[in-house]
Parts: sequence; structure tokens; C-alpha cells
Amino acid sequence: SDYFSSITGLEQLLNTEEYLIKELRSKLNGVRTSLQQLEGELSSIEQEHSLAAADTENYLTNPVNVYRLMKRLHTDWFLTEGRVQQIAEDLTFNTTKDYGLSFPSQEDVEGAALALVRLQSTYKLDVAQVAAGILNGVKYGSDMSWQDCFELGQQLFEMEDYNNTRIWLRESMDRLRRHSSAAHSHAPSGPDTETLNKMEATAKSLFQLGDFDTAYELSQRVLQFDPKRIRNWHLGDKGAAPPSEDSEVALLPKHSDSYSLTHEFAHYEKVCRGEVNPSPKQERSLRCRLSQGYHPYRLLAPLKLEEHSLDPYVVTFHDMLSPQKITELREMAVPRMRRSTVNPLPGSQNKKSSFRVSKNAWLEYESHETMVGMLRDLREATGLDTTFCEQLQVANYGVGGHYEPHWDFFRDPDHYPAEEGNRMATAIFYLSEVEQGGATAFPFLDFAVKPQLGNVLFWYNLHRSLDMDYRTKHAGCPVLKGSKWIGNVWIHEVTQTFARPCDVFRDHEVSLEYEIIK
Ligand SMILES: O=C(O)CCC(=O)C(=O)O
Ligand SMILES: [Fe+2]
Repeated sequence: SDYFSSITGLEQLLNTEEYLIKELRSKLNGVRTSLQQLEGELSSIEQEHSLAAADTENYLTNPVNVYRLMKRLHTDWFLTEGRVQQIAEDLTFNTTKDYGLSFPSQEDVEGAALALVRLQSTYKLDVAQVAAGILNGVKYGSDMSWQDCFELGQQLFEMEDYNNTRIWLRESMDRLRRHSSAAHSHAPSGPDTETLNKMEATAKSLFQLGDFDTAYELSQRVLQFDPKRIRNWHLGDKGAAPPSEDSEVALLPKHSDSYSLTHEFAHYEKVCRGEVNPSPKQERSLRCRLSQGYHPYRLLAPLKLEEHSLDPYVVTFHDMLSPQKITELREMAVPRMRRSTVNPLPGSQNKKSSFRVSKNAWLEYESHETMVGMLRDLREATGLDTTFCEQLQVANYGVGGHYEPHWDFFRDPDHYPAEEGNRMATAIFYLSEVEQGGATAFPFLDFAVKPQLGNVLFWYNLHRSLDMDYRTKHAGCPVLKGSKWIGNVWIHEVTQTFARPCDVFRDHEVSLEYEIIK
């Protein structure tokens, strides 16, 4: 399970499918040969039989013919029976039986549906375009069929996401209409009986939920393909309760937690879409420059520093890791990747969550010189001490993968060792680029950073006073196209006394208002 949360899992599913294709193809080929033989035999019996039928008397007075008829019915037909049975047996095709193939679970299917609607809502995608395989104007995949859209609609219905159910069912009906009008000169290639049943049942449920428009649209389609059904349709039909008083209300709930309904979340989505930018005033003070960092060697090899924000301090160091080292890191991480969890309430287990959809692995810095080098570079770039770092966290987001806005510091001191202190700073090494989406967004600071191979995004999560800086809320925007890889380094506060001393006054008050969700 958990195939949907990253690209590495999905590759296994492709392998499964490849195996099944080969298997079925070879079965079909085998059976086709047997069927052709059978076909030939049947034709010759047919011929013989029609000779006999044409002139029964003449045929049956010939002893050879009599013998052959006897033999056919005594022996041949039973042999044929056996051969037909054999063909049926050769055709048994059991997908789940053995071979240790990987299959997605119900949770995976739901995760993939959720990912699709997440992308649709975050990037304001037009459903008709998505169904046509077009993402933000770029055509990637093949079209979804009307059945695909219908199934997705049904899936969303089961997940109680009624608003999106409606959108996808309507798209499905649009496609069905176009599909059947394009094919109308030939035999009508509409839905089969089973699908019509499903459509009918869905229409009923929508009716009960108070979505009369979509229910009507769906019913019209069903009738178009099978007008006889109208006989069974009387209101108050067995089981179907009349819509209740509050059915209007029942339509509205969207399958989502309350955070995604806030202004703050809507603003975050805007930042992901690149619709918000820092004010010119904010931007004027920012520079791209060469920095000598905190080590004499950096006089010779200065860092390429890009400032995103001065207070709180958020910067990018460009070109900190070569493509070759990145490949090594990713290869080390792949066998250890597990579904990412989010911090639990104290006392409970770490939880998988739709809040964070990715896979990650933890790697020991000491286990490879590349990682030792990464910490050294960070020390030279920031002047911080790296005695207290968590292990390197390599994470991979598949399509639709994301990490909703959060803070990296722990609000509960039980969540970090007192002798190390809280997560003072975060450094994200970008281990891939992303074709579309997948930026690291800072909704309160009005900017998003696009992953660039080998760059490091660095910021302080804490004020100098070591109070939490609530302005540093950030997120991994959903990946629209591509696969996103990052390496997270968290540097803790103890041992930084001289690297980042506090000011004379506590400096935390500016960020307090950002603690409240709006
Ligand atoms: O994926 C990103 O860009 C952000 C990741 C992040 O914030 C985290 O892992 O804590
Ligand atoms: Fe984070």
C-alpha cells in the first residue's frame, strides 16, 4: 500500500501491469491457435452435416457415412467437448493469485483521487482540460474517457466530496454526449447495462442529496440509452426516500478539514499558483550577491547567495550540490523510503495524513562523505554549529504530493531533547527540479521558491531570543507534473550561542499575530 504517495512506489505498479500484459497476451496467443483449429474442425463437420441433411436417404444408405455419423456422435463430439474445456482452462487468468505482484489498495485509489482534486483546486485547473490530459496548457497524457470521469465521480461520491463529484459526473456526461454523437452513424456504443445501473443508482443518490441538476442530467443520459427504464421510475420507489427538508445543506459539505476552508489556506494556494508577490518595497532591499560566508576558504570559493526575506531571514545558496552527488544521495535513500508522517499529539503514534503526502528516509550524515560535506558547507555558509542536527531526511513527493503549511519548530518541548533545543534553522537541499508545481511556499511572506537542482533554501525558524517565529510557516505546494526530491537538514538551537547571539531585547512580538489561523 501507499503507492500513491511517491514516484518510487508507482514504478512497482507499472511493473505489475507489464507482467499482467505479457501474461494475458501469451494466454490469448495460445488460445487463439487452439480456437482456430477448433473452428476448422467445426466447419468440416458442418459441411458433412449439410450434405447429409440435403439428401438424407442417399446419405444414410451409404455404410461409410453411417459409420462416420456413429463415430462422430459416439467419440468425436466428446473429444471436442474436452478441447473446449481445455481452452476455457487455458484462459483462466487470475491477477492476484501469486508471483508476489504489487497492487494498490483502496486507500491508494482514494489517495490518487484526492491528489487529482487537490491539484484541481490548488492550481484552479479546468476539469475539461484535466480530462483532456492538459495541465496548465501543456498536453501530457491521453484523454480520460467518459467512463474514467464517471468512475472518478463515483469515487469522490463515496469519499463524500460532493462538490467535486458533481463536477466530474458532469464532465463524464459531457464526454458521453460527444462520444455518442460522434459515433451515432455506427451502432450506438453507449454504456452497457451494468454501467447504466450504476448511473441510475448514482442519479438516485444525487437526488436524495438535493443535487437535482446533476441527477436530472444523469437520468437524461440513462434514458437516452435505455428508454424502457422509465417504467421503473416512480418517485417514492422502494428504498428511495423523498428528499428531506435539509437536503440543500447536505450538498454543501466538501470533503476537507476546516483548515482548507480558511482565508489563510486560500492565500497559501494563491502563493503556490504564483499569484502573490512581495511588495516592491519589500523587494527593493533584497539582493543576489557573492558571500564569503564564515570560512576563509569561501574567499576563494564564495557562495552565491539570493535573499528572499531579511526578517525573518530566508535565503537560497545556489549550486551547493553536484548532480552526481545528488544521484548518490537519492540512491542511498530509495531502499529506505517510507510514507511520511506528521507530528502526533504527545502520547500518540506518528500519523500518516493527507496533510503530508510524500515518502521519506532518514540517513546518517556520517555514513557517507557527501552528507558530511553537506554539513560542512552549511557551517561555512551560515556560521552555525552542526553538532545537534537530526539525521538527513530525504523526501520524495509524487504527483499530487504536498505538505500543507506548517512550522518546523516544535511547539511542545516534549518533542525535542532538552539538551539539543528546538529546530532553530532549516536547510532544504533540492535534489530535483519539478516540471510544474512543487514550490516551497511561505504564505505569510508572500513568496514561493521553485526547486532548482543543487540549491539550498535556508531559514531561521526561531527569533534570536529563541522564541518561535510564527511568520516562518511554510509548505510544499502540490506537485502538478514531475517528481520532487528534497533533503531536509534541521539544525537545533543549543551550541549556537555565539554563532547567533540574542539581542538586548526579546524580538519575538512581531510574529505573534501569525500564530492564529485566519
Ligand atoms: O517540500 C517542501 O518544499 C517543504 C518541506 C518541508 O517543509 C518539510 O519537510 O518540513
Ligand atoms: Fe517544513
